[in-house]
Amino acid sequence: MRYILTAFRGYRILSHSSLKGLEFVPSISSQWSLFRRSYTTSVKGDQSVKNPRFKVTVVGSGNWGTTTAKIIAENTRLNPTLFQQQVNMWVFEEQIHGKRLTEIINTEHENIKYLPGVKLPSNIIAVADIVQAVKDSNILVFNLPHQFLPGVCAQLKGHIHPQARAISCLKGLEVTPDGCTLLCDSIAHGLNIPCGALSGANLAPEVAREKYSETTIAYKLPNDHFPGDVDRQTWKTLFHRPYFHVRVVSDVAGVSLGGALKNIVALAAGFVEGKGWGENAKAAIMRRGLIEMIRFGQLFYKDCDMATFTHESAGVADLITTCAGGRNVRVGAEMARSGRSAEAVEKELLNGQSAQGVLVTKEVYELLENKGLLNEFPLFEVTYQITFNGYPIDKLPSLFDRFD
Ligand SMILES: NC(=O)c1ccc[n+]([C@@H]2O[C@H](COP(=O)([O-])OP(=O)(O)OC[C@H]3O[C@@H](n4cnc5c(N)ncnc54)[C@H](O)[C@@H]3O)[C@@H](O)[C@H]2O)c1
Ligand SMILES: O=P(O)(O)OC[C@H](O)CO
Repeated sequence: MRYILTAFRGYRILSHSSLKGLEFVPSISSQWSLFRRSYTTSVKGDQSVKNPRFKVTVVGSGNWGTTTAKIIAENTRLNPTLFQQQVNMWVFEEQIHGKRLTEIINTEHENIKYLPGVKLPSNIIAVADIVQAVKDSNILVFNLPHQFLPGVCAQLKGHIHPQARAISCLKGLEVTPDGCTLLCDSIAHGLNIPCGALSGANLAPEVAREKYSETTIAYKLPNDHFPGDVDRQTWKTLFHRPYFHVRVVSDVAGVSLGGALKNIVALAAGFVEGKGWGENAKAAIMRRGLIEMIRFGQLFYKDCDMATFTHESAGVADLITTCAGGRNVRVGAEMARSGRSAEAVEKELLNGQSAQGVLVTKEVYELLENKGLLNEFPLFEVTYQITFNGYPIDKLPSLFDRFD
């Protein structure tokens, strides 16, 4: 009986106004088959619990990687008919006080280096061998600093479940002087699997402590999707928690760009914070930054929905939270206070974590310079010049004057 009720409850969720009309709303016939499957399960024994459809691996175990593994492991426990309970988490192995980090996570259920002070569900299994970690997993959640993504994809090539589907929680871009690629597209092309994007106003230490926040997932069903394939509702069931509210949209480019570009703005917001210029100055940086984020989307991704930047957590909400309390703003502020390099400050402040804004600032600058577009992106250019060429932060307002 429980499963019959679940089936009808599922129908109500899928008909909810914010999701209505999207491609994942199942047809009456698929509702019927869901009902029939649930009914059969209830009378024949719980086969779906023994053989749930999806096995999940989180590829990455940093501050956000571990937090998303916690969210997912809570949800796989709550949805045993859909997901295998065990969630593998690939860990880039290191020794902490003479012990392997994987061993610490698996025995103490805490990632003492990258998410200290947060107990993890015991169904998270830390795995150091990346091929072993993804074995038989048909849902892959990528979550690591973007400089490591190419190496990780190279190791995974040829070892992925043939029907795997992925989501990228990374905030960055793959940029060459000629153009840029969304990280979810790099994963999709590199591994030949569909990949969406998750991004939002999500400072990991807050989410990990179950403080309320929102996020945005963008996913498009692949053309060759099959019955029982991962769809938008699957992603929502995997990530939505009472403290972590998920909205699912289809604008993969907007969601990805919001997460990547806000990191440049956060670095600049850190500069004015470190100088003690106050909240008005920070608001000016954020205003300029938002305009440039939207402009970048318009120039490089014609299908990008500009409303994503204003309406979704992955847009302006992430910009606000990042500029208030993220690692990039802390790095920028300390650079301004101490006059030291981004690299030195990152090393001192972050204990192995990464401020992605430093790398993205450089990559985006090189792209814009090569395309002759720097005049349209004064904040991005000035942030680069301060970070990499020693331009004095005090000159920041007059540098903007050049463009106004
Ligand atoms: N931390 C947050 O609050 C937060 C929130 C939302 C999104 N993000 C984004 O999520 C992504 C992952 O960030 P994070 O906070 O989990 O990572 P992090 O900054 O904590 O990075 C550390 C991770 O990198 C790994 N690492 C170090 N060297 C490596 C190597 N050579 N190869 C592979 N891995 C290596 C470490 O083992 C560790 O797991 C980033 O794109 C970030 O922008 C972070
Ligand atoms: O700590 P940051 O600056 O990497 O930002 C973390 C998240 O992206 C905020 O949403």
